Amino acid sequence: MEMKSPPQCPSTVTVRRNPHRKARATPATTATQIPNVPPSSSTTTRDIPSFPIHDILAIEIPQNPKPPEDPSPASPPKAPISEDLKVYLRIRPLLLPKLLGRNATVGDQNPRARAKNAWPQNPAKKNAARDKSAKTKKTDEGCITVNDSHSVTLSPPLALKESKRIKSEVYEGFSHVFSTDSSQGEVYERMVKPLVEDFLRGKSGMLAALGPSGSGKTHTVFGTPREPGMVPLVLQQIFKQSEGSGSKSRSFCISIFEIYSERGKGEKVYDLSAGGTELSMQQSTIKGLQQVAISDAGQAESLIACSMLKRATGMTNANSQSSRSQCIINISSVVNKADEVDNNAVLTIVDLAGAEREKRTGNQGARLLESNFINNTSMVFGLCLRSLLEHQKNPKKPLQKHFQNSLLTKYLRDYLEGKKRMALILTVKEGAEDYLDTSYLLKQASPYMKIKFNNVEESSMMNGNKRHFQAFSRIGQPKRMKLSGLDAHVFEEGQNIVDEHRLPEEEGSTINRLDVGENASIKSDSADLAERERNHQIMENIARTMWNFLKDYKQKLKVAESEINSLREKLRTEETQNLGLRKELEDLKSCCTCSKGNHGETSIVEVCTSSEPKIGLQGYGSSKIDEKDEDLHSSSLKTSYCNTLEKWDSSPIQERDAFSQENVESFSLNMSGFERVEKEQESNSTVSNTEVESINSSCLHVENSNQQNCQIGDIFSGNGHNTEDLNDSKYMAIKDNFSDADIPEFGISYSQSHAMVRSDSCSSVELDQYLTEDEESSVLPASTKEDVAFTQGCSTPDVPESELVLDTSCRELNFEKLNRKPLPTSSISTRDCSALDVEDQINKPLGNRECDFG
Ligand SMILES: Nc1ncnc2c1ncn2[C@@H]1O[C@H](COP(=O)(O)OP(=O)(O)OP(=O)(O)O)[C@@H](O)[C@H]1O
Repeated sequence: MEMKSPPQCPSTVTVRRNPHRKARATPATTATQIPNVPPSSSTTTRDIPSFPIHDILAIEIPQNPKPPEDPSPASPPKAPISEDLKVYLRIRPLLLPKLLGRNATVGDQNPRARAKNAWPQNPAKKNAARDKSAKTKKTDEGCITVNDSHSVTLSPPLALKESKRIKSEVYEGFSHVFSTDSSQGEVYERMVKPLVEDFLRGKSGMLAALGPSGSGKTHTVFGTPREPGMVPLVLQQIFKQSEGSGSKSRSFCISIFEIYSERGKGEKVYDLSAGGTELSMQQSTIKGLQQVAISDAGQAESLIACSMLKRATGMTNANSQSSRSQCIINISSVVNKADEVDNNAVLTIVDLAGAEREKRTGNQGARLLESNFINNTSMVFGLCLRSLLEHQKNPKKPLQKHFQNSLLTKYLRDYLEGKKRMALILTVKEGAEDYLDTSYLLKQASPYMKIKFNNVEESSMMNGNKRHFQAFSRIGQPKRMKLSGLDAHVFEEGQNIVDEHRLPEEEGSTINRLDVGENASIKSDSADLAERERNHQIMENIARTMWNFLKDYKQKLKVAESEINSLREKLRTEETQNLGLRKELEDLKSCCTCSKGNHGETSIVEVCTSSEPKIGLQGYGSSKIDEKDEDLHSSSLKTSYCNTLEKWDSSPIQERDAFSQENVESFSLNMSGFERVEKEQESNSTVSNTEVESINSSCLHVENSNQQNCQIGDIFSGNGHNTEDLNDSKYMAIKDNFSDADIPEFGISYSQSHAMVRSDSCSSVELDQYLTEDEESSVLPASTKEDVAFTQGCSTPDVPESELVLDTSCRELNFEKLNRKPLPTSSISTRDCSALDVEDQINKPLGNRECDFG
C-alpha cells in the first residue's frame, strides 16, 4: 500500500531525532605536527639526558597472534564495527469498540475478545476481526500519520491542540515504520530476519518490544496461529535453514521465563517451560533455567504455546489480556561437532509489559501494584539506554549502573551496555485517545536511535552469556558445561545448576555442550592470554627504557654531587685561608697605627735624625751634615725603608718573619754602612773608599747570610733566642712598661728599632775595629765608647733577657725625651735605645756621656 504524505500542516513542528552526522575531518596539524616536534634533548643541557621518548617510540610492539581461522563455512565477512541501534515503529490498527461488540472497549474487556488474543487461537475468528478493523481504519481519527518508512507525524487531538496548544511533531530516523496494515511477515522480514541470520552466523542479538499497554507487543512477538509472531517465524526459519544446509550438527535450545512482581512484593523469575518453577538470579545469570532442546519448529511452537499459557496476564481497561510480566525467550544455537567450535549464539526476544497510565488502565489494588512494577521496569530499561547514549556521546560520563535496579535489566546487561547488538520495536496505537502514551513513548525512545554498538562483531565462540566466558577466562578455569544424556547439567561460575526438566526421550536430543564449552573457553583464554602477553611486553619494554634512563640520570647525579662536595671542600679551605689571612692582615694593620707612607716617613725621619747625631757623636769628623745631603740621604733611606715596608705588607705570611729579619737587618746594615760612608766622606777621615766598600760589602754579606743574621739576632737578644722569641719577649716586656695606647705602635717601632739596633751594633763593631786599627780610642768620645761597650755588652750571649728589660727601663729618661716625637715604643724599650737616644746626646758635650752600665 502506498503511503501518502499528509499535507504540511502549518502548526506542525518537525523534530529531527536522528539527524545525519558527518564525521569531522581530523585536522592535519595534529597528525603532521607530532613527528616534526624537535627532540627535547636539543634544548636541554648536555649533562641532563633527555626523556627517552624516541626509545620508547622505537619499541617494537609485538604483533597480535593471528586469530584462529573460523572453521565455520558459514562465516560471513566481518560486519562493520560500529552499528546504530535499530529502532522500529509499528502502529497497531485501531479497533473500534462498535466493531468489537457492545461490551467491547479499546482494551477489549470482553472475555470472548480475550480469547481472541490467546495464542494459538482460532484463525478464522482472528481474520474476521482483522477484516473488520481494516474496514474501519480509515474512518477513525488517528493521532499518528506515517510520513514515510522512516518517519511519522504525531498530531494531538483537537481538544489537546486547542486547550494546551500542542503542536504536531514529526519523529524520524526509524529503521522502519510499520503502518497499521503491515503484516507480521513484513515485520519479520525487515526487522527480525537480519537478526536471525546473524544469529545463525554466530552472533547474539536481542529484540525487545516496547510500548504502552495494548499496543500490540505481544501480538508482534508471539502473534496468533494465523498471524504468527516473530518467535514462531524465527523458529521456522532457523529450522528451515538448518534443514536446507543439510547440517545435522547444529542444535537449538529454547528457554522461556518471565519476571513478575506479584502484588508488587518483589521481582521473581519463573521458568515458563513445562515443569518450570521459580528461579533465582545471580548477577546476570538465572540459575536453574531450563534449556529445552528443540528439533523442529512445530515442537518449538507447542512449547511456546504452553509457556504462554503459564504467563501472568490480567485484564485491564487498556487490554483484556494484558501482560503483567516481562517475558524473555532465548533461542540458543549449539554446534555438536567436537572438532568444530562455532556458533553458540543466543537470540533473545523480550516482550515487555506495557507501560500503563493509571487513568487509562483504571487499575486498582493488585493491578495497580503490578502496574507500578511494570512501569518501574520500563523506566529502568529506558534509563539504561539513556545512560548508554550519554556515555557514548561523552565518554567522560560514566555508564550508570541503572541495570541493577531491576532483574530484567540485570539479565540484559550486556545488551544495555552496548556490548551486544539489539533491536527495538516500538508499538503504538493510532487512536486519538492514545496520543499521550504514544507521544511519551516516542519522546523517550526516539533518541535511542543514536545508540551505537561498537562491539557487535562478536566472536563466534562467545556464548549468549558473554560474562560467563569472561568470568572463566579471568580465573583461568575451563568452562564446565555438561549435558549428558537427557540431563542438562550447567556449571555456571562454579555452581552446578541442574536442570530438573527432562525432555521426553523421543523428542529430546543429546546436546554435548561440554566440548563446545571447553573449546570455547580455551579459545577465549588463548586470545586473552595473547593480548595480555602483548600488553605485558609493551609495558616491560617501556619500563626497561625508563629504568635505563633513570639509571643514567642517577649516575650523573652522583658525579655531580661528588663534584659539588669537592667544590664545597675547596671553598671551605679557601674561606679558612682567607679568614686566616684577613686576621693576620688585620693584626698587622692594627699594629701599623699609621698609614704606610706616614710611618715610613716618620720612621725614616727618626732614623735619619737619630743616626745623624750619632755619627757626629761617634766623632768621625764634622758633626754637621750638609742639609742637602741630609735630605738626599733621608729620601734615599726613606725610599729604602718604604720599600722594605711594602715588601713586608705584600710578602706572604710565611715569608714575613724571614723577610723581616733579613730585610730589616739588611736595611739596618745598609743604613749603617751608608752612614759610615757618608761620615767618612764628610769627615775626610782616614777611612778610604775601599774600606767603605769593604764595610758595605761586609754589611751586605751579613745581610745575605742567614748565619750572620742569626748571630745578629743572638747578639741582639743576647741569650741565643731567635728574633721571633726576642720579639715576643721584648713585646711582653714592653707591654709591661707601656700603656696600652703605646702598644699598637710597637709593631712598626720594633722593626725600626731593630734596624736601629742592628745599625748601631754593626757600626759599633766596625767602629771598634776602626778604633783598634787607628788607635784613636783615646779621642773617641765617651758616648761612643759607651756605645761600643754597650754593643759589646749586647753581643754577650750571657746577658739575660731580664736585663734587657731592665736595661730598657733604665733608659726612662731618654723616653721622656723621645716622647717629644711619637717614637716607636720598641725603640725605647730596647736596651740599645741609649745608642738611639742621639737627640738627647746631641746637646751633651762629647765625652761627657755617662754610661749607665758603668
Ligand atoms: N497489528 C495488529 N493487528 C491486529 N491486531 C492487533 C495488532 N496488534 C495488536 N492487536 C490486537 O490488540 C490487542 C492487544 O494487543 P497486545 O495484547 O499484543 O498488546 P500488548 O502491547 O501486549 O499489551 P500489554 O502490554 O498489556 O500486554 C490484541 O487483541 C491483539 O490481537
